[in-house]
Amino acid sequence: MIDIHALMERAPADRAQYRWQRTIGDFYQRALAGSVFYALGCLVTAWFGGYFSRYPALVAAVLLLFALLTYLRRTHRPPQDLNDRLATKAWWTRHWWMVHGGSIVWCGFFAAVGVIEAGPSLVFSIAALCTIAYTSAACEVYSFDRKQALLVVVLIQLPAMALFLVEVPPLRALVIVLAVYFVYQLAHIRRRGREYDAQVDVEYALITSRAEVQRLSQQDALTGLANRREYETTFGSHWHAAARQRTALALIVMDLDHFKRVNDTHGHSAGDACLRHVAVLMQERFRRGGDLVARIGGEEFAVVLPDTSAEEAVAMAQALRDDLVNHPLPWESHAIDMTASIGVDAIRWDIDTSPQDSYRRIDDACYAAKGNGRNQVVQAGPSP
Ligand SMILES: Nc1nc2c(ncn2[C@@H]2O[C@H](COP(=O)(O)OP(=O)(O)OP(=O)(O)O)[C@@H](O)[C@H]2O)c(=O)[nH]1
Repeated sequence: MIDIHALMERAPADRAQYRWQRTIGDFYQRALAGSVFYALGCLVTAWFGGYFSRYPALVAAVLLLFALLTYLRRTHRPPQDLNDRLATKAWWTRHWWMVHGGSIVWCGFFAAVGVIEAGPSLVFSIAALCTIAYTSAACEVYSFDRKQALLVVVLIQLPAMALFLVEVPPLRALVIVLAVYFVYQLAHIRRRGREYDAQVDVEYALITSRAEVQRLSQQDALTGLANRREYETTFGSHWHAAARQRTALALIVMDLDHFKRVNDTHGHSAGDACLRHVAVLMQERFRRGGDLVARIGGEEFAVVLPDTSAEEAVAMAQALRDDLVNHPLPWESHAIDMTASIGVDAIRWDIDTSPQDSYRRIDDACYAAKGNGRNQVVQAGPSP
Protein backbone atom coordinates (compact mmCIF):
# COMPACT_ATOMS: atom_id res chain seq x y z
CA MET A 1 0.00 0.00 0.00
CA ILE A 2 1.31 3.46 -0.86
CA ASP A 3 1.59 5.67 2.18
CA ILE A 4 1.08 9.33 1.27
CA HIS A 5 3.22 10.46 4.20
CA ALA A 6 6.04 8.16 3.14
CA LEU A 7 5.67 9.47 -0.39
CA MET A 8 5.98 13.04 0.88
CA GLU A 9 9.05 12.04 2.89
CA ARG A 10 10.77 10.64 -0.17
CA ALA A 11 9.95 13.80 -2.12
CA PRO A 12 10.04 12.75 -5.81
CA ALA A 13 12.17 14.79 -8.16
CA ASP A 14 9.46 17.05 -9.58
CA ARG A 15 5.81 17.88 -9.28
CA ALA A 16 4.75 15.72 -12.23
CA GLN A 17 6.52 12.73 -10.74
CA TYR A 18 4.96 13.41 -7.34
CA ARG A 19 1.49 13.66 -8.87
CA TRP A 20 2.01 10.46 -10.82
CA GLN A 21 3.10 8.48 -7.76
CA ARG A 22 0.38 9.96 -5.57
CA THR A 23 -2.23 9.16 -8.21
CA ILE A 24 -1.12 5.54 -8.43
CA GLY A 25 -1.60 5.18 -4.68
CA ASP A 26 -4.99 6.90 -4.78
CA PHE A 27 -6.12 4.84 -7.76
CA TYR A 28 -5.27 1.54 -6.10
CA GLN A 29 -6.98 2.44 -2.84
CA ARG A 30 -10.04 4.10 -4.33
CA ALA A 31 -10.70 1.25 -6.76
CA LEU A 32 -10.63 -1.41 -4.04
CA ALA A 33 -14.27 -1.24 -2.99
CA GLY A 34 -15.98 -0.54 -6.32
CA SER A 35 -16.84 -4.10 -7.31
CA VAL A 36 -18.16 -4.86 -3.83
CA PHE A 37 -20.74 -2.07 -4.19
CA TYR A 38 -21.70 -3.32 -7.65
CA ALA A 39 -22.23 -6.78 -6.17
CA LEU A 40 -24.38 -5.32 -3.37
CA GLY A 41 -26.51 -3.42 -5.89
CA CYS A 42 -26.95 -6.61 -7.87
CA LEU A 43 -27.95 -8.57 -4.73
CA VAL A 44 -30.55 -6.02 -3.62
CA THR A 45 -32.06 -5.73 -7.10
CA ALA A 46 -32.12 -9.49 -7.53
CA TRP A 47 -33.64 -9.97 -4.08
CA PHE A 48 -36.56 -7.58 -4.65
CA GLY A 49 -37.06 -8.80 -8.20
CA GLY A 50 -37.07 -12.47 -7.23
CA TYR A 51 -34.26 -12.96 -9.76
CA PHE A 52 -32.57 -15.66 -7.67
CA SER A 53 -35.28 -18.09 -8.70
CA ARG A 54 -36.31 -16.47 -12.00
CA TYR A 55 -32.86 -15.72 -13.46
CA PRO A 56 -30.34 -17.68 -11.36
CA ALA A 57 -27.81 -17.91 -14.19
CA LEU A 58 -27.83 -14.13 -14.75
CA VAL A 59 -27.41 -13.33 -11.04
CA ALA A 60 -24.72 -15.99 -10.56
CA ALA A 61 -22.75 -14.82 -13.61
CA VAL A 62 -22.88 -11.15 -12.56
CA LEU A 63 -21.92 -11.89 -8.93
CA LEU A 64 -19.12 -14.18 -10.07
CA LEU A 65 -17.69 -11.49 -12.33
CA PHE A 66 -17.81 -8.90 -9.54
CA ALA A 67 -16.14 -11.34 -7.14
CA LEU A 68 -13.42 -11.94 -9.71
CA LEU A 69 -12.92 -8.21 -10.30
CA THR A 70 -12.77 -7.54 -6.55
CA TYR A 71 -10.07 -10.20 -6.23
CA LEU A 72 -8.12 -8.83 -9.20
CA ARG A 73 -8.27 -5.20 -8.03
CA ARG A 74 -7.05 -6.20 -4.59
CA THR A 75 -4.18 -8.40 -5.72
CA HIS A 76 -3.07 -6.17 -8.60
CA ARG A 77 -0.80 -4.01 -6.47
CA PRO A 78 1.23 -1.08 -7.80
CA PRO A 79 4.88 -1.85 -8.64
CA GLN A 80 7.35 -1.62 -5.75
CA ASP A 81 9.49 0.88 -7.61
CA LEU A 82 7.24 3.84 -8.34
CA ASN A 83 10.07 5.50 -10.27
CA ASP A 84 9.90 2.74 -12.88
CA ARG A 85 7.93 4.62 -15.49
CA LEU A 86 7.32 1.63 -17.77
CA ALA A 87 6.14 -0.68 -15.00
CA THR A 88 3.83 1.93 -13.48
CA LYS A 89 2.36 2.80 -16.89
CA ALA A 90 1.65 -0.86 -17.61
CA TRP A 91 0.10 -1.28 -14.17
CA TRP A 92 -2.03 1.83 -14.71
CA THR A 93 -3.43 0.55 -18.00
CA ARG A 94 -4.21 -2.90 -16.62
CA HIS A 95 -5.90 -1.44 -13.55
CA TRP A 96 -8.14 0.77 -15.64
CA TRP A 97 -9.23 -2.30 -17.57
CA MET A 98 -10.30 -3.87 -14.29
CA VAL A 99 -12.29 -0.77 -13.37
CA HIS A 100 -13.88 -0.53 -16.80
CA GLY A 101 -14.65 -4.25 -16.63
CA GLY A 102 -16.78 -3.57 -13.52
CA SER A 103 -18.59 -0.69 -15.26
CA ILE A 104 -19.37 -2.85 -18.28
CA VAL A 105 -20.69 -5.74 -16.16
CA TRP A 106 -22.94 -3.38 -14.19
CA CYS A 107 -24.19 -1.73 -17.35
CA GLY A 108 -25.06 -5.17 -18.75
CA PHE A 109 -26.96 -6.05 -15.58
CA PHE A 110 -28.75 -2.68 -15.56
CA ALA A 111 -29.77 -3.20 -19.19
CA ALA A 112 -31.04 -6.68 -18.38
CA VAL A 113 -33.15 -5.33 -15.49
CA GLY A 114 -34.65 -2.66 -17.77
CA VAL A 115 -35.53 -5.21 -20.42
CA ILE A 116 -36.92 -7.68 -17.86
CA GLU A 117 -38.96 -5.07 -16.02
CA ALA A 118 -39.96 -3.33 -19.26
CA GLY A 119 -40.98 -0.20 -17.33
CA PRO A 120 -40.33 1.92 -14.24
CA SER A 121 -41.02 -0.73 -11.57
CA LEU A 122 -39.69 -0.68 -7.98
CA VAL A 123 -37.00 -3.17 -8.98
CA PHE A 124 -35.95 -1.04 -11.93
CA SER A 125 -35.88 2.03 -9.66
CA ILE A 126 -33.48 0.22 -7.34
CA ALA A 127 -31.15 -0.56 -10.25
CA ALA A 128 -31.46 3.01 -11.58
CA LEU A 129 -30.66 4.50 -8.17
CA CYS A 130 -27.66 2.21 -7.88
CA THR A 131 -26.52 3.39 -11.29
CA ILE A 132 -26.79 7.03 -10.26
CA ALA A 133 -24.88 6.28 -7.05
CA TYR A 134 -22.08 4.48 -8.94
CA THR A 135 -21.65 7.22 -11.53
CA SER A 136 -21.62 9.88 -8.79
CA ALA A 137 -19.01 7.93 -6.86
CA ALA A 138 -16.90 7.51 -10.01
CA CYS A 139 -16.92 11.30 -10.62
CA GLU A 140 -15.67 11.75 -7.10
CA VAL A 141 -13.03 9.04 -6.72
CA TYR A 142 -11.53 8.93 -10.22
CA SER A 143 -11.32 12.69 -10.77
CA PHE A 144 -7.50 12.51 -10.80
CA ASP A 145 -7.87 11.26 -14.39
CA ARG A 146 -10.75 13.15 -15.97
CA LYS A 147 -10.87 11.19 -19.22
CA GLN A 148 -10.93 7.83 -17.49
CA ALA A 149 -13.48 9.06 -14.95
CA LEU A 150 -15.68 10.15 -17.83
CA LEU A 151 -15.26 6.77 -19.48
CA VAL A 152 -16.34 5.02 -16.28
CA VAL A 153 -19.48 7.17 -16.07
CA VAL A 154 -20.23 6.50 -19.74
CA LEU A 155 -19.67 2.76 -19.53
CA ILE A 156 -21.82 2.35 -16.41
CA GLN A 157 -24.94 3.79 -18.01
CA LEU A 158 -24.79 4.99 -21.60
CA PRO A 159 -25.11 1.66 -23.47
CA ALA A 160 -28.07 0.71 -21.25
CA MET A 161 -29.67 4.13 -21.79
CA ALA A 162 -29.31 3.77 -25.57
CA LEU A 163 -30.95 0.35 -25.36
CA PHE A 164 -33.87 1.68 -23.29
CA LEU A 165 -34.33 4.56 -25.68
CA VAL A 166 -34.75 2.20 -28.60
CA GLU A 167 -36.23 -0.95 -27.08
CA VAL A 168 -38.06 0.05 -23.88
CA PRO A 169 -40.24 3.14 -24.57
CA PRO A 170 -41.69 3.37 -20.99
CA LEU A 171 -38.15 4.05 -19.75
CA ARG A 172 -37.50 7.02 -22.07
CA ALA A 173 -38.40 9.56 -19.38
CA LEU A 174 -35.76 8.07 -17.11
CA VAL A 175 -33.23 8.16 -19.94
CA ILE A 176 -33.85 11.90 -20.31
CA VAL A 177 -33.36 12.42 -16.54
CA LEU A 178 -30.12 10.42 -16.60
CA ALA A 179 -28.93 12.39 -19.63
CA VAL A 180 -29.50 15.69 -17.79
CA TYR A 181 -27.70 14.33 -14.75
CA PHE A 182 -24.87 13.19 -17.04
CA VAL A 183 -24.25 16.80 -18.09
CA TYR A 184 -23.97 17.79 -14.42
CA GLN A 185 -21.56 14.91 -13.89
CA LEU A 186 -19.28 16.19 -16.64
CA ALA A 187 -18.96 19.49 -14.79
CA HIS A 188 -18.49 17.64 -11.51
CA ILE A 189 -15.59 15.59 -12.89
CA ARG A 190 -13.88 18.77 -14.13
CA ARG A 191 -14.32 20.58 -10.84
CA ARG A 192 -13.12 17.64 -8.73
CA GLY A 193 -10.20 17.17 -11.11
CA ARG A 194 -9.13 20.77 -10.60
CA GLU A 195 -9.48 20.38 -6.84
CA TYR A 196 -7.33 17.26 -6.94
CA ASP A 197 -4.63 19.14 -8.84
CA ALA A 198 -4.81 22.05 -6.41
CA GLN A 199 -4.36 19.63 -3.52
CA VAL A 200 -1.34 18.07 -5.21
CA ASP A 201 0.10 21.58 -5.72
CA VAL A 202 -0.28 22.41 -2.04
CA GLU A 203 1.31 19.12 -1.00
CA TYR A 204 4.19 19.56 -3.41
CA ALA A 205 4.81 23.13 -2.24
CA LEU A 206 4.90 21.75 1.29
CA ILE A 207 7.41 19.08 0.25
CA THR A 208 9.73 21.53 -1.45
CA SER A 209 9.58 24.09 1.34
CA ARG A 210 10.25 21.37 3.89
CA ALA A 211 13.25 20.21 1.86
CA GLU A 212 14.44 23.82 1.69
CA VAL A 213 14.06 24.28 5.44
CA GLN A 214 16.01 21.08 6.00
CA ARG A 215 18.75 22.23 3.63
CA LEU A 216 18.99 25.57 5.38
CA SER A 217 19.14 23.94 8.79
CA GLN A 218 22.13 21.88 7.67
CA GLN A 219 24.01 24.47 5.68
CA ASP A 220 26.19 27.42 6.55
CA ALA A 221 24.64 30.42 4.83
CA LEU A 222 27.89 32.22 4.01
CA THR A 223 29.93 29.39 2.49
CA GLY A 224 27.35 26.75 1.56
CA LEU A 225 29.34 24.18 3.55
CA ALA A 226 27.71 21.99 6.18
CA ASN A 227 27.12 23.93 9.39
CA ARG A 228 28.14 22.96 12.90
CA ARG A 229 24.89 21.14 13.58
CA GLU A 230 25.25 19.00 10.46
CA TYR A 231 28.90 18.36 11.31
CA GLU A 232 27.97 17.14 14.80
CA THR A 233 25.23 14.86 13.48
CA THR A 234 27.38 13.43 10.71
CA PHE A 235 30.55 13.06 12.73
CA GLY A 236 28.55 11.46 15.56
CA SER A 237 26.93 8.87 13.33
CA HIS A 238 30.21 8.10 11.48
CA TRP A 239 31.98 7.84 14.82
CA HIS A 240 29.52 5.31 16.26
CA ALA A 241 29.37 3.26 13.04
CA ALA A 242 33.17 3.17 12.82
CA ALA A 243 33.43 2.31 16.53
CA ARG A 244 31.11 -0.68 16.04
CA GLN A 245 33.03 -1.99 13.03
CA ARG A 246 36.45 -0.77 14.18
CA THR A 247 37.04 0.94 10.85
CA ALA A 248 39.21 4.00 10.26
CA LEU A 249 37.79 7.49 10.65
CA ALA A 250 39.76 10.73 10.67
CA LEU A 251 38.98 14.32 11.56
CA ILE A 252 40.66 17.57 10.55
CA VAL A 253 40.03 20.76 12.55
CA MET A 254 41.32 23.95 10.95
CA ASP A 255 41.39 27.52 12.26
CA LEU A 256 42.43 30.43 10.04
CA ASP A 257 45.37 32.45 11.35
CA HIS A 258 45.05 36.10 12.32
CA PHE A 259 41.73 36.33 10.64
CA LYS A 260 40.82 39.35 12.70
CA ARG A 261 43.58 41.22 10.83
CA VAL A 262 41.92 40.44 7.49
CA ASN A 263 38.71 42.04 8.69
CA ASP A 264 40.53 44.95 10.29
CA THR A 265 42.74 45.61 7.26
CA HIS A 266 40.45 44.90 4.32
CA GLY A 267 36.98 45.12 5.80
CA HIS A 268 34.33 42.61 6.74
CA SER A 269 33.28 41.84 3.17
CA ALA A 270 36.86 40.88 2.35
CA GLY A 271 36.74 38.60 5.41
CA ASP A 272 33.55 37.03 4.10
CA ALA A 273 35.12 36.56 0.68
CA CYS A 274 38.10 34.85 2.31
CA LEU A 275 35.81 32.42 4.12
CA ARG A 276 34.03 31.60 0.87
CA HIS A 277 37.38 31.20 -0.89
CA VAL A 278 38.60 28.79 1.78
CA ALA A 279 35.36 26.83 1.46
CA VAL A 280 35.89 26.43 -2.29
CA LEU A 281 39.50 25.30 -1.80
CA MET A 282 38.39 22.76 0.79
CA GLN A 283 35.61 21.42 -1.42
CA GLU A 284 38.07 21.01 -4.25
CA ARG A 285 40.50 19.19 -2.00
CA PHE A 286 37.95 16.84 -0.36
CA ARG A 287 35.84 15.55 -3.22
CA ARG A 288 35.47 11.92 -2.18
CA GLY A 289 31.85 10.89 -1.55
CA GLY A 290 31.33 10.51 2.19
CA ASP A 291 33.79 13.26 3.18
CA LEU A 292 32.09 16.12 4.97
CA VAL A 293 33.49 19.65 4.93
CA ALA A 294 31.92 21.95 7.50
CA ARG A 295 32.26 25.45 8.85
CA ILE A 296 31.91 24.90 12.58
CA GLY A 297 32.69 28.41 13.85
CA GLY A 298 33.55 31.91 12.62
CA GLU A 299 36.91 30.99 11.03
CA GLU A 300 36.98 27.37 12.12
CA PHE A 301 36.43 24.46 9.77
CA ALA A 302 36.29 20.68 10.10
CA VAL A 303 36.58 17.79 7.69
CA VAL A 304 35.20 14.34 8.51
CA LEU A 305 37.04 11.64 6.59
CA PRO A 306 35.54 8.13 6.78
CA ASP A 307 37.79 5.14 6.01
CA THR A 308 40.89 7.28 6.36
CA SER A 309 43.99 6.42 8.39
CA ALA A 310 45.94 8.93 10.50
CA GLU A 311 48.80 8.99 7.94
CA GLU A 312 46.43 9.68 5.04
CA ALA A 313 44.62 12.38 7.00
CA VAL A 314 47.89 14.09 7.95
CA ALA A 315 48.92 14.10 4.27
CA MET A 316 45.56 15.59 3.29
CA ALA A 317 45.82 18.23 6.00
CA GLN A 318 49.31 19.18 4.73
CA ALA A 319 47.92 19.46 1.22
CA LEU A 320 45.13 21.68 2.50
CA ARG A 321 47.59 23.92 4.30
CA ASP A 322 49.57 24.19 1.04
CA ASP A 323 46.39 24.99 -0.90
CA LEU A 324 45.75 27.99 1.34
CA VAL A 325 49.31 29.25 1.09
CA ASN A 326 49.39 28.81 -2.69
CA HIS A 327 46.00 30.36 -3.39
CA PRO A 328 45.71 33.80 -1.83
CA LEU A 329 42.41 35.53 -2.45
CA PRO A 330 42.56 38.12 -5.26
CA TRP A 331 40.98 41.19 -3.69
CA GLU A 332 40.70 44.54 -5.42
CA SER A 333 44.21 45.38 -6.70
CA HIS A 334 46.11 42.93 -4.49
CA ALA A 335 45.91 39.47 -2.95
CA ILE A 336 45.02 38.48 0.60
CA ASP A 337 47.35 35.82 1.98
CA MET A 338 45.90 33.26 4.28
CA THR A 339 47.31 30.54 6.46
CA ALA A 340 45.73 28.12 8.86
CA SER A 341 46.58 26.05 11.90
CA ILE A 342 45.41 22.51 11.59
CA GLY A 343 44.89 19.65 14.02
CA VAL A 344 44.35 16.17 12.64
CA ASP A 345 44.19 12.54 13.64
CA ALA A 346 42.35 9.31 13.11
CA ILE A 347 40.02 8.28 15.89
CA ARG A 348 41.95 6.35 18.52
CA TRP A 349 39.67 3.58 19.68
CA ASP A 350 42.01 2.88 22.62
CA ILE A 351 41.59 6.37 24.11
CA ASP A 352 38.58 8.14 22.57
CA THR A 353 35.34 7.22 24.28
CA SER A 354 33.01 9.59 22.41
CA PRO A 355 32.90 11.87 19.36
CA GLN A 356 33.36 14.81 21.72
CA ASP A 357 36.56 13.20 23.08
CA SER A 358 37.95 12.84 19.58
CA TYR A 359 37.03 16.40 18.66
CA ARG A 360 38.60 17.80 21.84
CA ARG A 361 41.87 15.97 21.17
CA ILE A 362 42.10 17.16 17.60
CA ASP A 363 40.96 20.70 18.46
CA ASP A 364 43.72 20.79 21.08
CA ALA A 365 46.16 19.84 18.33
CA CYS A 366 44.85 22.74 16.25
CA TYR A 367 45.57 25.12 19.13
CA ALA A 368 48.96 23.49 19.60
CA ALA A 369 49.62 24.40 15.96
CA LYS A 370 48.69 28.00 16.78
CA GLY A 371 50.99 27.94 19.81
CA ASN A 372 53.86 26.56 17.72
CA GLY A 373 53.75 29.55 15.37
CA ARG A 374 50.69 28.88 13.16
CA ASN A 375 50.55 27.83 9.47
CA GLN A 376 51.23 24.19 10.29
CA VAL A 377 49.68 20.79 10.82
CA VAL A 378 49.87 18.99 14.15
CA GLN A 379 48.81 15.40 14.60
CA ALA A 380 46.91 14.97 17.84
CA GLY A 381 48.28 12.82 20.59
CA PRO A 382 46.45 11.49 23.65
CA SER A 383 44.77 14.15 25.77
CA PRO A 384 46.99 15.39 28.58
N1 LIG B 1 34.22 38.55 7.85
C1 LIG B 1 33.86 37.66 8.77
N2 LIG B 1 34.60 37.56 9.89
C2 LIG B 1 34.24 36.66 10.79
C3 LIG B 1 33.15 35.82 10.63
N3 LIG B 1 33.04 35.02 11.72
C4 LIG B 1 34.07 35.36 12.54
N4 LIG B 1 34.79 36.36 11.99
C5 LIG B 1 35.94 37.04 12.53
O1 LIG B 1 37.01 36.16 12.77
C6 LIG B 1 37.88 36.79 13.71
C7 LIG B 1 38.41 35.75 14.65
O2 LIG B 1 39.30 36.40 15.47
P1 LIG B 1 40.15 35.66 16.56
O3 LIG B 1 39.28 34.66 17.29
O4 LIG B 1 40.79 36.70 17.39
O5 LIG B 1 41.18 34.80 15.79
P2 LIG B 1 42.26 35.21 14.74
O6 LIG B 1 42.30 36.67 14.49
O7 LIG B 1 42.04 34.34 13.55
O8 LIG B 1 43.58 34.83 15.46
P3 LIG B 1 44.14 33.35 15.68
O9 LIG B 1 43.03 32.41 15.59
O10 LIG B 1 44.77 33.43 17.05
O11 LIG B 1 45.15 33.16 14.63
C8 LIG B 1 37.04 37.86 14.40
O12 LIG B 1 37.52 39.13 14.00
C9 LIG B 1 35.65 37.65 13.88
O13 LIG B 1 34.94 38.87 13.74
C10 LIG B 1 32.37 35.96 9.44
O14 LIG B 1 31.37 35.27 9.19
N5 LIG B 1 32.78 36.88 8.54
